[in-house]
Amino acid sequence: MQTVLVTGGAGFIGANFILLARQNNWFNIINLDKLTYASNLENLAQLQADPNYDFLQGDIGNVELVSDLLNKYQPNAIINFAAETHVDRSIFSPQTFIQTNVVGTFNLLEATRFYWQKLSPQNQQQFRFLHVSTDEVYGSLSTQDSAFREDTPYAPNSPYAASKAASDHFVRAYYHTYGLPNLTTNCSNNYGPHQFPEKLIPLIILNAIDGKPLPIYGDGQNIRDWLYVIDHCEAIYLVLQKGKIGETYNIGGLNEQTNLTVVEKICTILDELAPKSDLRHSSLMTFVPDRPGHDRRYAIDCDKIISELGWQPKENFDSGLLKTVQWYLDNSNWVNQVRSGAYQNWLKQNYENRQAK
Ligand SMILES: Cc1cn([C@H]2C[C@H](O)[C@@H](COP(=O)(O)OP(=O)(O)O[C@H]3O[C@H](C)C(=O)[C@H](O)[C@H]3O)O2)c(=O)[nH]c1=O
Repeated sequence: MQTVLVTGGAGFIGANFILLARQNNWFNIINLDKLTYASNLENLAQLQADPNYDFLQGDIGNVELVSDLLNKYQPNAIINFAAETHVDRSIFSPQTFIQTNVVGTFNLLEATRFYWQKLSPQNQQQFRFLHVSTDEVYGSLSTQDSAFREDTPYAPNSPYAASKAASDHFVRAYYHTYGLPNLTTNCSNNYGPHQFPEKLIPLIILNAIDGKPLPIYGDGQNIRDWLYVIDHCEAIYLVLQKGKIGETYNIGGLNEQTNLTVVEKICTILDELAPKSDLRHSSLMTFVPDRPGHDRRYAIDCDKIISELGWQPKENFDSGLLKTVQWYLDNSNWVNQVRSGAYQNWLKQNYENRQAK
């Protein structure tokens, strides 16, 4: 079985990918994660006894650490999920985004290049570096514009989007300059279990459960294309297996919704699953000042991945949202841990155990 180094595997998309990969026995996995505020090893607690999974705490920006790890585990592929991802945070504190997304990806590419150049010609040919990126690199659309294609020019608007765009360019340059066998995926907005409650969907679900205001930026008419995280993970697997080296694949949910509609749908689900005697959840909706430079609409043209690789998003938005709301209702321990210092203690105990193993 092949070995894959997954970076950022304790975060939302990375953890869902690792769980799916181990469930299906796709490959052995080494998970390298810095364990920032948004990662959570609890996401992967069920893999603690799995002999084909290992976790290491560390930064993709640490070339020495990554080089040692690559030499030790000799992976056949790397999937780079590690990133700072929250647009609002990037507006207030862009430095971390430059450090992790730009410098971190660059250092990871350097360590990978040194490792790859020493492989046998056959292993060099089979090796893959898959970089997970975002549709935000393409900028913002109006309602009349056609969806982003792989050849849409980059026009990032937020510091987050600019940092991901820079990382995509480095990945591209490493293929063209050194021949490193790279693939890049640009996805739309993900949703599903284990998402850190700073992003729209989990934030709205948890605020609504707690009876807190549901903040809607601006007029609530911004449009996002919502992709169920498991559909995204299946697409990544397919791109890794069958994607053409040096190319980019857009991955979207084919499911455009205004933010207002998303929030209303969550409220309707919660009125059914967790009714409040004194109010309907929609009465908590609160319009707040807009995000600076707020992109109006993202939409993805998925023709390339559909026609070349035969992928399709399977999850219907209403059923995916229902499953997601149910997951947050069923996992109050996870929610409390994420919100409190208890998670930090859990992390310390479990990480010490992992080191001793
Ligand atoms: C947190 C929050 C958000 N919003 C609005 C702002 C956006 O129009 C939409 C979704 O916001 P969110 O921050 O969840 O996601 P985006 O800014 O679209 O970016 C996300 O999708 C791309 C693909 C990534 O690559 C990002 O990593 C990911 O964070 O809801 C609100 O109206 N209220 C809120 O409280």
